[in-house]
Amino acid sequence: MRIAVVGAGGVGGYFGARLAAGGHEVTFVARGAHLRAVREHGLLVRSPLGDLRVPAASVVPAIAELPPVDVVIVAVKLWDTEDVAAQLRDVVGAGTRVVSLQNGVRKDDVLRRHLPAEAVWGGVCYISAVIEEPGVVVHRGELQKLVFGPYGEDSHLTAEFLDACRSCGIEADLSPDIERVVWEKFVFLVGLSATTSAVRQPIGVIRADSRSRELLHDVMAEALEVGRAAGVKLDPGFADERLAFCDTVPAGMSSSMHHDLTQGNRPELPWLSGSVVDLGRELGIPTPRNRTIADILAPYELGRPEAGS
Ligand SMILES: NC(=O)C1=CN([C@@H]2O[C@H](COP(=O)(O)OP(=O)(O)OC[C@H]3O[C@@H](n4cnc5c(N)ncnc54)[C@H](OP(=O)(O)O)[C@@H]3O)[C@@H](O)[C@H]2O)C=CC1
Ligand SMILES: CC(C)(CO)C(=O)C(=O)O
Repeated sequence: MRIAVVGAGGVGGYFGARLAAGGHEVTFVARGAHLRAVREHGLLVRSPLGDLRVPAASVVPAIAELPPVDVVIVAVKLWDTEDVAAQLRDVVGAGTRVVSLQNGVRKDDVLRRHLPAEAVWGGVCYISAVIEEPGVVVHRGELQKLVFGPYGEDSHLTAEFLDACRSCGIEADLSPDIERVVWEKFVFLVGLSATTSAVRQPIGVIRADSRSRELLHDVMAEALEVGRAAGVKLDPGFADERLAFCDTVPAGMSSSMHHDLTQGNRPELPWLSGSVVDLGRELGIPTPRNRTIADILAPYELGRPEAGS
């Protein structure tokens, strides 16, 4: 298949490199120091499932320079989505499909503001991967799964993309109810990211303490109620189920938002607990736990704050 990856970071770099290693024509869009390093040495992905190398020629500096493709994977941080969506308008042809593997529940609304609704598939991914240095992505652990699906009518491309992913060793699923899948990930991620970021500890510490454990549950329960109020068919017991799931994951598991905070990077807070608060306000659902998390972390919203500024 012909695939474009916009954002060659942890997520885009990993999944794109795996698809390229499987023989697909993958073109990455990158920028800044990462672009310069990839143009010089190619992209290196270090993974416990086998390292991957992408040739320098596979990267372009702008969306406008992409060749015609079947599928575009959007893997930039959430604050860049609007800009990327607007630029994609000239690149997305009649048959092209766009799938965002970003976190959050409002990303596809942003894409649909600029692109035809039928061009946008829903998607989520489960992985821990970061840019370790320009030109180098590190995949931590062996988890590397993606789930995607059309919001409306299906096309032959969904089966082709599923097959492309699976044949490259990516654990992939095609969902007939992608909105629910996106929300289910959101409920879990909001709990994981809010608590690991506020406590600055991985899940093992959070779940072992009765009060931070209750916080984890309540943060997820608020996100769940907001989703249900928005009309998503989420199981009423889903927060309890996810809390039980949290007991089964490795104690050292954390979130990309916790990682970003500890690195002094900008976190996706406004699109995680922040979105729960905003949507809760719109839908009349109280979200005090998420509001407190969003307020506590507010000084970090643009990255590590300067002391005394
Ligand atoms: N990392 C992870 O383990 C996981 C992340 N996610 C989600 O995936 C999404 C992507 O996260 P992640 O991979 O960590 O992000 P990264 O910051 O690692 O990668 C994003 C890359 O995209 C680049 N970029 C942004 N805008 C453009 C543009 N217009 N043109 C070219 N390049 C661009 C960024 O450059 P610059 O640095 O200059 O901004 C950066 O190199 C997020 O929504 C995140 O929540 C989901 C699951 C796990
Ligand atoms: C759920 C998890 C940890 C893994 O994909 C994630 O999406 C994130 O940290 O952003």
